Amino acid sequence: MERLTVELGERSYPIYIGEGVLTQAEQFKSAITTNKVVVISNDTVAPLYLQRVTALLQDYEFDSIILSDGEQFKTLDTLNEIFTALLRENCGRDTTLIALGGGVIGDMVGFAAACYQRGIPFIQIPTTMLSQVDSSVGGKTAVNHPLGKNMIGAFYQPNAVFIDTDCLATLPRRELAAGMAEVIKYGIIYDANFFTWLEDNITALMALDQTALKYAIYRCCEIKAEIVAIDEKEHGLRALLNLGHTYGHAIEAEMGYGVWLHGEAVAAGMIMAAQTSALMGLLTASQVTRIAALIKAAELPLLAPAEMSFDAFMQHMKRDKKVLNGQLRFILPTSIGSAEVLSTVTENTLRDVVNFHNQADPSALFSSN
Ligand SMILES: NC(=O)c1ccc[n+]([C@@H]2O[C@H](COP(=O)([O-])OP(=O)(O)OC[C@H]3O[C@@H](n4cnc5c(N)ncnc54)[C@H](O)[C@@H]3O)[C@@H](O)[C@H]2O)c1
Ligand SMILES: O=C(O)C(=O)C[C@@H](O)[C@H](O)[C@H](O)COP(=O)(O)O
Ligand SMILES: [Zn+2]
Repeated sequence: MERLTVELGERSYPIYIGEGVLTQAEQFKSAITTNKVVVISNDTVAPLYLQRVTALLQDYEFDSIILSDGEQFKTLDTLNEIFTALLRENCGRDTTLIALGGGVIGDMVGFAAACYQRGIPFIQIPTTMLSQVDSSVGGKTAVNHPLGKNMIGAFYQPNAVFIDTDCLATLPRRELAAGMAEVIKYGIIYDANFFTWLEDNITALMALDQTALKYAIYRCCEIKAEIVAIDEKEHGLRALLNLGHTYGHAIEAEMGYGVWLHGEAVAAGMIMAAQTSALMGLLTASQVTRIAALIKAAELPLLAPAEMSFDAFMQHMKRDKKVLNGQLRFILPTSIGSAEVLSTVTENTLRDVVNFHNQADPSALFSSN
């Protein structure tokens, strides 16, 4: 088992990564500071893993809350369901919440922990590829609003993150692919060598090769921990983790939450960001092709929904959380391995990018070489 730390002073916390992490009772004991624990999961993950977690928590007063599965339930209504259940069980501040599931559960449980009685401890047990490489680390918690993704939330860090790579064995292939979008993101924004490693190992990753998976998860968590330690609340560097999300969140909200998976929307969004960069002379056509080829190899969409108009994109993107003084800000790759936050994208450039996707022909993405 590997261990990383998110260095945030007195709020620093460990990330444990490996096979069989969910059998390590000692590490759990050191992360739980209360007598009472409440595991919150959903009706897909609980039948698979709740018993395994319950077995670790024999020494605690224990309860569980099982929510409906799906991005469409990442709402204030579901959050209220959590609060009602906690109140019915007379849970006080001496309660630790444990998020058992993917990013939807993790984001909601984190936000519930941030709000309930003004803040109680919580632990992340991410069970999807996406949540193991991204959402369980860094303390962004939120629910969606019909008018925008993750619009109601808080920065609130967990006490610990337990990543058991064994859980990925039961993950549907579409969800594995969705997680790969965020993995590829780290290569594009931060680490050219990791991007090259991904080009060489994407087949092994998609075949659930444990050595490849453990390395990829470790490297992603390491990068995220480094970025979050420098810029916890996204005043600068952390915004790079939003590559592809300005376009991607627009797709998710426009299509209806859950229709496009978050990772799928981010994949198409990263292509759109790379094309935006290329149109502005920041990225070469062959670099766009490399990005598109890796996204394709990860079985992810290359194109945004063809029916999604420029106006539909703009309506959502003008509410993006990175908007500053009314100006849209995009994360734009400037090479493989680096990116910048730029507010200089013109409306014409955005129109050209959306038009490309409206034509539904990805072949031009591969015609540069
Ligand atoms: N907080 C952050 O920094 C951050 C980062 C990235 C994404 N997110 C958020 O995360 C969410 C997406 O997370 P996700 O991709 O994990 O989706 P998800 O939580 O919806 O999980 C995907 C599906 O897999 C199921 N599942 C989970 N673990 C499983 C397992 N081991 N075996 C079988 N099925 C399993 C889930 O029940 C669900 O049906 C989005 O809401 C996104 O906005 C947050
Ligand atoms: O941790 C971050 O910072 C990220 O931006 C990670 C993203 O992958 C994630 O989807 C995040 O929830 C998006 O944040 P938002 O602030 O754009 O809602
Ligand atoms: Zn994301």
